[in-house]
Amino acid sequence: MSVCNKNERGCEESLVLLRRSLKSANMASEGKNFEGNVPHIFVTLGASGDLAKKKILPTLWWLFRDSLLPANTIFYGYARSKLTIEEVREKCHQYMKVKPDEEERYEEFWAANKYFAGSYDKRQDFEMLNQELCKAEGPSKSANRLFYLALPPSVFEPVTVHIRNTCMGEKGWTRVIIEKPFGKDSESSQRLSDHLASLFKEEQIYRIDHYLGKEMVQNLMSLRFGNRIFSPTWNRECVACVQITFKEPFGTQGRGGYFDEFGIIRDVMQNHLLQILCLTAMEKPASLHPDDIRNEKVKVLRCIKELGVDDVVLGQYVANPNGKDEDSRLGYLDDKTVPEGSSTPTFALAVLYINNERWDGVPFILRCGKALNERKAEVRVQYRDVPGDIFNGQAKRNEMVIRVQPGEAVYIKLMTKTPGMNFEMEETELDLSYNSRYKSVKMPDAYERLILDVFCGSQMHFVRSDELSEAWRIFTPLLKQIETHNAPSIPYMYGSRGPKEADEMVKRHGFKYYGSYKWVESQKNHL
Ligand SMILES: NC(=O)C1=CN([C@@H]2O[C@H](COP(=O)(O)OP(=O)(O)OC[C@H]3O[C@@H](n4cnc5c(N)ncnc54)[C@H](OP(=O)(O)O)[C@@H]3O)[C@@H](O)[C@H]2O)C=CC1
Ligand SMILES: O=C1O[C@H](COP(=O)(O)O)[C@@H](O)[C@H](O)[C@H]1O
Repeated sequence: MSVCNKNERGCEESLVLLRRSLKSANMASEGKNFEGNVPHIFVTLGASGDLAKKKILPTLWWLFRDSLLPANTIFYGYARSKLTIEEVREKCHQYMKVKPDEEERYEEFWAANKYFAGSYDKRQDFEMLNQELCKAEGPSKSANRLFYLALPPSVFEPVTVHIRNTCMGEKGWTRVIIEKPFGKDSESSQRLSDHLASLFKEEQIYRIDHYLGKEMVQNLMSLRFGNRIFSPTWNRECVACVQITFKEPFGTQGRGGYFDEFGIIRDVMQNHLLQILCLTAMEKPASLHPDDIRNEKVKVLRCIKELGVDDVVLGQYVANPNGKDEDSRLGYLDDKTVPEGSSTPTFALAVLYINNERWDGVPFILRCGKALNERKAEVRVQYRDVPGDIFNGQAKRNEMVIRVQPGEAVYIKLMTKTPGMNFEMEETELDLSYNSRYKSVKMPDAYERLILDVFCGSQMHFVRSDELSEAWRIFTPLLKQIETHNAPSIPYMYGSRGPKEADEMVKRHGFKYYGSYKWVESQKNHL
């Protein structure tokens, strides 16, 4: 995110543009009004927890600071711990990124915050919360209510029942935001979906996949459907393979207990990477209406067969004895919160095929891992070899890379004549790097966009229940095989690119890596 000094004119302008575009995008897509003058109450359930302090409260502050929320919004925190609002403030302060000239606004934000302690399983506590909310909204009873479940899945069920029975807005609407994990497999996910469907309408449920709030993930539709040049080649005739990658350069960092229950497939692949696959592969929707988009995503998923162990390479990181820091000198199994001898994968590569007219035979390779050599998330579309070669095999394949992070960029790797007197060829790129092209634009965080979308009533970037059920259909048999047979994970060194078997698998499925492409050093300085 670019640093924004509010006194800089360029930055102020970009904020105004951001405000306008976020609001108009939401209005245009569903024809709903941004209800700027209606009172809103945002309740964070689990306000004492990690997600709330690191993500949700900071996001609410940034939206409030930038005047992106309805003017009359009140924030409630709810959790079991008996805290004062000052204590909540203290806990999250280090994540709020308050600049010196924002102090006054920051005080206004906290003046609009309240905290209420209560259990997750007692109706009576929610009734008392409701009394508080009613008091805050006054006699008009017209406030819209948003409930964010920043909670462990074990309490989703009682909490949603109590919200439904005691805390629904009287005249205004009520929306519920939930975070993954949305179950652990088809069965548990279906149970949760049925439970939620028995309480709320689908348009009241906002399932967050924060990757759908990232700039370049949202850009996939604009790039594909707002340009003439890509669509004629976006198919099996021209594309050799598509790789969607997520890499993190750190391990579980003491979160191993949580991670071990899920593993990298549930943590990243079944949700973030599969959502990106859908946006990369889907047909053009009839309109920008969220249901038209989600209908197309579901169609893609329905064309993908269930995965089995032969379609994947699994890995688990081990200590790097020469690692620079303490974290890298610890393997996954050295994390004290990880059960002894666990074979849970921290790296996975899966090859999926979409059995439809556009993509038949084209491998979609999903790769994700922790404790790898770099932080990176990208979509890499590799084109086929040029037919009828007249350059004696010099031409390397084109690639279109949509880099989600770090440093948003779209670049196309292509061949050009080496400038000068000779007639050689070389690899180069057409490069749209955001940090040089859009210098003064303030890029909102994924959560900022998504939470604002909930205020606006736009479900375009949220996961619908049928998408979720298709996603679990694809991965559940694989997860069951891994768990029943305790499928081994190949050890890979902390800080490496993952197991070499993954590269071999990618090669077998037709991806060509040349190792000859050079990114010009001076351009790197823009990163
Ligand atoms: N606008 C910008 O900022 C631009 C930046 N660049 C930078 O230039 C650098 C090189 O570009 P890039 O597109 O990665 O091109 P490369 O040709 O270097 O890499 C292409 C792909 O091959 C993978 N790869 C690397 N080593 C191997 C291997 N031994 N076997 C199989 N696959 C391998 C890479 O990453 P992986 O390790 O994930 O498998 C990547 O998926 C990158 O750092 C990129 O960010 C380039 C163009 C524009
Ligand atoms: O959902 C998750 O995502 C994060 C990575 O998110 P990013 O926005 O920082 O790329 C990952 O670390 C975490 O394990 C996973 O649960």
